[in-house]
Amino acid sequence: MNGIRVKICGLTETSDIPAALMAGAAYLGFVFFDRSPRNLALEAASFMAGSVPPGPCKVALTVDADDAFLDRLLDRVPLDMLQLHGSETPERVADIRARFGLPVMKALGIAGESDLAALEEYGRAADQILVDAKPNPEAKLPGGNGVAFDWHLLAGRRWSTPWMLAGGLTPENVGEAIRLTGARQVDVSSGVESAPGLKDGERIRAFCSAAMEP
Ligand SMILES: O=C(O)c1ccccc1N[C@@H]1O[C@H](COP(=O)(O)O)[C@@H](O)[C@H]1O
Repeated sequence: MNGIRVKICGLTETSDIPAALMAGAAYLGFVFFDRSPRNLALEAASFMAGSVPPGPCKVALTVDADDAFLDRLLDRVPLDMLQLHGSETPERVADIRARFGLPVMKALGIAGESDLAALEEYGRAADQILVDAKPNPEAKLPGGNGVAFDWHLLAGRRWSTPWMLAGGLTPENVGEAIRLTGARQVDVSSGVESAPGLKDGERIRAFCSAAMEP
């Protein structure tokens, strides 16, 4: 074991939870975004998150959610962290963190060198940064598209805020992604699916072992 922490995002079936936990995932991600094939209703999410034993971090992924939605979400679903995957400003990130009392992970899209400055800026407002690929302008979703960015952009860089690597990771490429970027945490959604929104237990297991026992 190398201490790498894995997040499996976009769980949609109750059976995904034991599959992710038995594979060793440290974070379980639940998506609340209408356009996503992984979107969960609050009732289903409440049941699924309620079935998670103490230990793993239960993360809610939202996209430019307003306070009323976050109030309803946190009233009904037992959660440990909010992942903000829209165009939230640093001020909005700080406001959500203060208002809702949960750690916040802000997702940032990277396509080139010039996108890296935002990591410093948002690192002052968020508890963690999720470093993801910038979506193509035609993409229907702001994330979860199975697209990677050039990992060399992160080589040799250090940030004081904890961060997690995401975007197009798979059981086949996660070892190389960790080697090139120095990531200590990785996040995957579509790379461990058999179809959009359907997690594959065998690919979850393969991903976790490729990340944690290279
Ligand atoms: O997974 C989704 O449906 C999703 C929807 C809206 C925003 C983000 C979404 N997923 C996140 O995107 C990254 C990368 O996903 P992938 O592994 O490339 O499929 C990951 O952080 C997911 O949490």
